[in-house]
Amino acid sequence: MSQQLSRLYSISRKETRQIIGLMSGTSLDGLDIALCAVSGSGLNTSVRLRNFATVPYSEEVKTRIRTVFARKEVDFQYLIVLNEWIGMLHAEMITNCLQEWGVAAEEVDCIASHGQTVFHAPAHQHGLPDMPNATLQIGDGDHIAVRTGIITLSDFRQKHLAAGGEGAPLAVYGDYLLFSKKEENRLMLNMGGIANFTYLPRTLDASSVFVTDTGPGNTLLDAFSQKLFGLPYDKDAALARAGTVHTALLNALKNNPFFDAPFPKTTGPEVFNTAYVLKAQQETGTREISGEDLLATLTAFSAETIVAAIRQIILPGERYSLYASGGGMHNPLLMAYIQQELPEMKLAPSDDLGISGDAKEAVLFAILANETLAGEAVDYGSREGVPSVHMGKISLPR
Ligand SMILES: Nc1ncnc2c1ncn2[C@@H]1O[C@H](COP(=O)(O)OP(=O)(O)OP(=O)(O)O)[C@@H](O)[C@H]1O
Ligand SMILES: CC(=O)N[C@H]1[C@@H]2OC[C@@H](O2)[C@@H](O)[C@@H]1O[C@H](C)C(=O)O
Repeated sequence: MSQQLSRLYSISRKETRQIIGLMSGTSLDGLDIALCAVSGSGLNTSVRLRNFATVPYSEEVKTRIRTVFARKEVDFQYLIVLNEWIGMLHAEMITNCLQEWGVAAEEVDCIASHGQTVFHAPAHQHGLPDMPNATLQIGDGDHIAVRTGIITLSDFRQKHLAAGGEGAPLAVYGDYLLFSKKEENRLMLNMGGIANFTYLPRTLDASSVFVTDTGPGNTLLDAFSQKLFGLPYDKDAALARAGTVHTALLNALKNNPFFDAPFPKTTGPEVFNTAYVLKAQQETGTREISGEDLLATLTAFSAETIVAAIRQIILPGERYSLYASGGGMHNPLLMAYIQQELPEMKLAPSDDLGISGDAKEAVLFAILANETLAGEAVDYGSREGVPSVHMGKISLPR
């Protein structure tokens, strides 16, 4: 057996694996790096978050990514070059973090790299007849493996697509393994650029777990904070709090077939972007409203569509706990809105379950890699959007 394969084999047999989970989402705020000690697999998985950092993207990095991000037409050569460059950039960010944390690369068993989503195109969104669901994450895994010297698993979403899914959300797999609790129905709500939630039944029945996107989380708030106020985001909802919700505009924003489509479903800034909002403003004669009013309305838009999606799946007579993660959990107005509209369940941060809401998505990719390396296949039954597959392509350092 080659040395590298034998290393992979021995990693898969370890009791505890040291795995770096990476996530860089649609907010383009930076790269989340979570060094996790993962023990066991399947429902016996336990994880200890050893170190976590969000390495911010510089304005230059953001500008480069925005050149291709969620755009139907791009400079193809630039996209190809970015694929390599982001792999190199992420490798450098990991190496710097390890140095800062005093952790040697040899201590780390593998990296689980999500990559940078540049375009998400489920069939319901691209509308091309007889063409499959598609999504593209860039930042090549071989570059990360070679530059860090650490085995890297990457490009997790393609297997999900190959098995009939939309390539997202993948959170369900880690949520189920880490956060399921007997006799407690749990809803794990993540509010990143786009919001999604996982349903974890109190029966622990894998074939009943469920996940879906709900629509925008922070993506529109960030876009208009930037456009109107030159700010990366509406910190602590200071701007939205100073505004008033415009009901006609809110209703126009909610008037999109995505919200009527059955679960599970996914979306992205390819649909929910500034042009989408400007069109709704045009239709409702609200082009002249203040920036604060617009942000108040967009906050209500995110909150109401999240609540409406959750309301669709809850059953009368059942009790649910709701746990929040992602940057949106730091938005007090968004959180208060959701809690107010769902008074029957307590909204708490996922931190209460032992994993920081900021680190959760990166940790979940570490869990996906752990399952690929060591997991007995969990049978998720035939639930749409949750195929029973192991994900990630393996890049060896040499
Ligand atoms: N104090 C705060 N007040 C308001 N919003 C905040 C605050 N802190 C973070 N956010 C929001 O969280 C965003 C970052 O969220 P997060 O890191 O979860 O996004 P992401 O990982 O890119 O998302 P995705 O889940 O779509 O991949 C910021 O852009 C901002 O909108
Ligand atoms: C294509 C893509 O990158 N989708 C992200 C995005 O950010 C939130 C939401 O939209 C979710 O569907 C997904 O990420 C999380 C990590 C997921 O797959 O669960």
